[in-house]
Amino acid sequence: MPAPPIDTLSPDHYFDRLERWLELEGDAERERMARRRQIQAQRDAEATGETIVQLEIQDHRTGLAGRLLIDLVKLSGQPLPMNRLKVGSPVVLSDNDDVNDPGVPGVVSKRKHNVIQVATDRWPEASRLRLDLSPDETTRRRQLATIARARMAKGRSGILRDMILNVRPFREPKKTADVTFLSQLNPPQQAAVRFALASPDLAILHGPPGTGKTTTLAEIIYQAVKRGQRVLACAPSNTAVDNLLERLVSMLPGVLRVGHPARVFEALRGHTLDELVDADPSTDVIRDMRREVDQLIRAASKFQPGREGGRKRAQMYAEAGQLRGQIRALEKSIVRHLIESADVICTTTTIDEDLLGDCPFDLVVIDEACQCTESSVWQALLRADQVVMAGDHCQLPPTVLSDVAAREGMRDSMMQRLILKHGDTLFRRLTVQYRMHESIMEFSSREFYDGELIADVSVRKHRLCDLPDVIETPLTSEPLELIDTAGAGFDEQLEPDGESKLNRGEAKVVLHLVRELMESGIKPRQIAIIAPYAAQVRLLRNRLDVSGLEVDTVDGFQGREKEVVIITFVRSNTIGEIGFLGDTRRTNVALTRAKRKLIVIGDSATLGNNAFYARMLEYFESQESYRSVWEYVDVT
Ligand SMILES: Nc1ncnc2c1ncn2[C@@H]1O[C@H](COP(=O)(O)OP(=O)(O)OP(=O)(O)O)[C@@H](O)[C@H]1O
Repeated sequence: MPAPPIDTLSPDHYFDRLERWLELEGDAERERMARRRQIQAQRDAEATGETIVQLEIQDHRTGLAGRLLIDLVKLSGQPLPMNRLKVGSPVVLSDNDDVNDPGVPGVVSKRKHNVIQVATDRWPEASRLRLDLSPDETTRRRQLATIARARMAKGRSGILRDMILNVRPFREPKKTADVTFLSQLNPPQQAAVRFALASPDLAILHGPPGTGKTTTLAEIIYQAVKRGQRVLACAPSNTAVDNLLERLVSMLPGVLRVGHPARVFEALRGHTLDELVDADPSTDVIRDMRREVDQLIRAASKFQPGREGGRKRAQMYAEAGQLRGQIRALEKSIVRHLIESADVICTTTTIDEDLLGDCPFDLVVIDEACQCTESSVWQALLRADQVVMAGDHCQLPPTVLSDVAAREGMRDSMMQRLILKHGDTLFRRLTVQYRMHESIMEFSSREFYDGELIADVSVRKHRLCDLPDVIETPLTSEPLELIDTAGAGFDEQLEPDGESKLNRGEAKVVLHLVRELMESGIKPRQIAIIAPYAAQVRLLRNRLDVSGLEVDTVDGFQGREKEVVIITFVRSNTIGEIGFLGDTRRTNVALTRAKRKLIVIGDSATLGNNAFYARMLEYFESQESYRSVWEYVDVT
């Protein structure tokens, strides 16, 4: 029997469900890691994107709270392979040559072209190391502890919990005084800011692609601070937190970034907790104390074992231990002071409670809330008096590995659930977009946004050939193009030794188009190629060694934009099977990344069996942008 929808459950059963999902997800993550650790060959291990082998330590230093920050590079001196180890990803650092080495746990704290930095509490034993994405036990532990607290919450947290879980109604928005906006906002953005400020409990901001969701959220936070409120601004990924932080620092002084920034911007650096602790005058004392600890440990190691030596050594270690304790206490008080004096704290939704303590906030803002599972937002919610969530439930949902948990609803975010339940009593939609030519926008607008999107005049008619140094050709002057491969024999294939799919025929068309675009004056960095399947991404990356040109899966492009986007849909088979292209939210993300030109390559005979794709094909035809691959004589 299917599990009842989460929205129908009592609070107790709701939290039981979240706990069950966390367990299922933990099992799925552990299983995947175990399978990956068994892959021995370097090429295959690294092809997963979740492992980097043959690493050595290049450098190390001590960071906040005594964490070790270890810089790792390839033994070969080569750049790191393409990988999905992002800043904030939990990892295990282990012996490269021993699959049974449990290794030491850590978190990616920085990454560059050829160096990846890991923050850890322990020194790894081996000298040749491998790095594996690991099950996120810390986050899961924190979420489970939060669920226990949420069940028992009293006062304001208890009231908000009951509203979110349908036990009590949300209150109506209050009347607000007139707002003097800092940013130049369009009318729907202004309405969204007013609505958020007036909603006493929870407000949702629905931001379709390119509609200025981040701009609007930053204004809400600015207005809240101006009214004397303290704000916690969070998002599920470090990159999304940094995007918001980047806006905020140009608007407000008291903004503090806690955690590991994914982007190292000069303007942002002075706002990170690590840097501010480092700059605090009392940190000089800490540095002296650290030196003393090092000296004590070095001196202790010189004593020979034996009665007298052993006693002296133990004494010195004890002294070093005491000093370490003092260092931690001093650091803690500096951190506390910095956190208490900030107006806005920016962090991921996985909140480090050791750093943040139990401090509550007048306003909690959760950006990209549609990429958060239900269980991942409670840490932030329990600190809130008032909540604003922002996101787009018509784009990618959170990543969930467990199929069982996904089937039961773990991939549906709280924001989506609340929108479906409460409709526009709880949300406002932004409708003016600043990215796409109106023909690129229109199909997505009709399918996902009730036809409400409007292209701002600054982008409505913009074309590739309006860019400097780009010549006018049919390819650069029309915004849309669909290349139908039906009947060309471009069959999909399973990647050798893999589970992912590729399509060599479509790849050939992509290469042809890239060449033609570059010959017209488009720069590689202005082009993105999106494939839903990792195998097609790998195939294209191998064939297209052009610096600056990006080839990635849909997930790698959420939140981003390019002047021209080529999508290769890959699926082409006789039974009309489209697999996970059936999740049209993924396709919506792909279709809405292009500013001036969108080119879609697909097999209408396969895609057209699905009603959504049949409408997409029809739309391209109605725009006179439909071409058969037979027109490209040289690629068939
Ligand atoms: N009212 C406005 N007037 C002019 N430009 C605007 C306005 N609002 C947003 N923009 C511009 O639109 C672009 C997208 O804005 P922003 O990054 O805030 O959007 P977003 O909705 O967060 O994007 P995404 O789709 O990636 O989530 C930016 O270049 C921003 O400067």
